[in-house]
Amino acid sequence: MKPRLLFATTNKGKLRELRGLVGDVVDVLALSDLPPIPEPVEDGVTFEENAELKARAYAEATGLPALADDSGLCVDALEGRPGVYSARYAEGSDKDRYEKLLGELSGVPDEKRTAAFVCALCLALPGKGRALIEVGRCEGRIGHAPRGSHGFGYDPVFVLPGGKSMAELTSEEKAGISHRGVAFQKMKPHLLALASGSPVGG
Ligand SMILES: O=c1nc[nH]c2c1ncn2[C@H]1C[C@H](O)[C@@H](COP(=O)(O)OP(=O)(O)OP(=O)(O)O)O1
Ligand SMILES: [Mg+2]
Repeated sequence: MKPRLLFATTNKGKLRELRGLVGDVVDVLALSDLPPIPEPVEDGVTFEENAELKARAYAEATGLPALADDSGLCVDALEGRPGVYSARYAEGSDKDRYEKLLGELSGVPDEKRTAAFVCALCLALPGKGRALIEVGRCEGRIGHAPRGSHGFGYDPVFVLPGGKSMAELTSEEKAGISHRGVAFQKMKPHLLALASGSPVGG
């Protein structure tokens, strides 16, 4: 029987991408498959801290191994903001947030619009002391206007070195280069260990 793994995220875009990445080595559960669980407060100051506190909270609440994702966009011209506050950067929708970002960067020239998406994934097992964390990054620039309709979040304003926005990539293309895809490839051996019953991280 395949081991069960909870994707501990409230974000539908992340959930869709993680499902695409994990394949069928584990039986994936989403939070929507379970009775409601109060959302943990993301009071960490790093992506790693927030990923770990989410993974641990959901693993303890459910008794299931939990994989959490904390991610965001770090913009050089804004000294790394919005960073861990990306989801809380503006009230409202993803569009409200990327429009605020475009506003903050108005008049900033292309060469100073460099940015990176960062993703920390954390796998926590219920009742175990250790949690495994892997991080991925994806470098790019902030565009001047939104482009593309795939993905989620800040994807329409994140321009890759090839010139396309992240929202112009197919889900497979995004998975191959994204911060989440990179972090996931590092996490994969730990998930395979979980799937084969060997001690995770041991
Ligand atoms: O691939 C991405 N493409 C575009 N935007 C992205 C991406 N990855 C993260 N982001 C943005 C969305 C959100 O504004 C923030 C994550 O915030 P973060 O707290 O990690 O997630 P969340 O609150 O939406 O869901 P949850 O904490 O339940 O996993 O960064
Ligand atoms: Mg969050």
